[in-house]
Amino acid sequence: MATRDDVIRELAEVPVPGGRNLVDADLVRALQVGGDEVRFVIEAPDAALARALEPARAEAERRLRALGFARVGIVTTAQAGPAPRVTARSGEGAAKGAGAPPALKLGRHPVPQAGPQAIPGVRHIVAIGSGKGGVGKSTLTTNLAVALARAGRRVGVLDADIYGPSQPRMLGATDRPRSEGERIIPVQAHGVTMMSLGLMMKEGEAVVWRGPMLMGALQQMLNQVEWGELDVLLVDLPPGTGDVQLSLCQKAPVSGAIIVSTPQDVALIDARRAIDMFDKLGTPILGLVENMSVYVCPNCGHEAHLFGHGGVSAEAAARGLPLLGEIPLDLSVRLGGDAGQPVAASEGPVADAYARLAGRLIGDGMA
Ligand SMILES: Nc1ncnc2c1ncn2[C@@H]1O[C@H](COP(=O)(O)OP(=O)(O)OP(=O)(O)O)[C@@H](O)[C@H]1O
Repeated sequence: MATRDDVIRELAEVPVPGGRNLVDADLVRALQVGGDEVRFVIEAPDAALARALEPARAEAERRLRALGFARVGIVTTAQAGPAPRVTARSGEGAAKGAGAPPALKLGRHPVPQAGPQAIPGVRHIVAIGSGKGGVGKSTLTTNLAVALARAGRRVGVLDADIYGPSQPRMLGATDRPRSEGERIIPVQAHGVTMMSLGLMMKEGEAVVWRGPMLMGALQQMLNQVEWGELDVLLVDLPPGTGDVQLSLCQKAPVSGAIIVSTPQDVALIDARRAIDMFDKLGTPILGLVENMSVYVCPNCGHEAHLFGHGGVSAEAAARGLPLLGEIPLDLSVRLGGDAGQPVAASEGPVADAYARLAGRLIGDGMA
């Protein structure tokens, strides 16, 4: 069976625009070779180059199959826009009694590891993804976690949304994580164990994330945090199909992914991309959730579908995937998120919708 070196030699034969090859141009990331399977990421600096690299991706796939690999997974990613700057925001992690945050060595390259590494004590890892930003993925993660905790499950949230870590605010977590030697002790809020990259940065510190740094930081969040015994760890992913998604699925045994979308066509187009990415990475899709599904006027009870209706359930049906839940558009969701009092911790129809979703996951044996 071909080795990692054989793969690299083969990829060095694949030309890319500009006259170099995939290896010399340093476009190959997260290469994994095992048995009859090879996977890696072609990381393009922007979307235009990502498109221009399609012939190279196809050629690489052809060559690797010819080498004898039955399963070849190659995903091309592009940084969306300029390299994102991540700045710890005031209020998040700038909390009471805050000392220096535990030393997360940002920029540290990932420690090579053979493949997905289980987190001791964590039964399931469920990724919460979306194609498009702003569809309510973080809000869903928070409220689902709280609903699961209310149902008696031991639940953790890993906020890996590096472009806008919002779990500390949404969960109203004001404590900072502590460090004990090499271990990082996460924070607790509403019965949920939570750790966020946002909590690891000093206030005002600007960090330009690059692919290998991200992978290193994520690996530390997964393996260095004292998660304890958890039925499920929900991972709040950044929007899109980038490095974090890929790293997570390659570094951790992800049980499955939940895709959040609004019924709007434009959100659905991006949701399809997210579904395709998880498919390519071999991560099972547990199902879709329609967020901002229906707006019920609090005065007259009239139901309005501001973002359309039924789009997500139609998409789920077309893909043969379950529709796991529908969460209404409700002011209480936003107010609860802004105040750090998740609506799922209260009573009412919206909390019931999150509870149903939690029940569904528990019923499916995922939490
Ligand atoms: N069901 C809902 N009803 C009302 N407001 C909602 C609902 N879901 C989310 N929101 C609000 O929409 C905004 C975006 O939500 P959120 O930050 O969770 O999205 P996101 O997909 O995680 O965004 P990003 O990917 O950019 O971080 C927030 O202000 C949130 O309070």
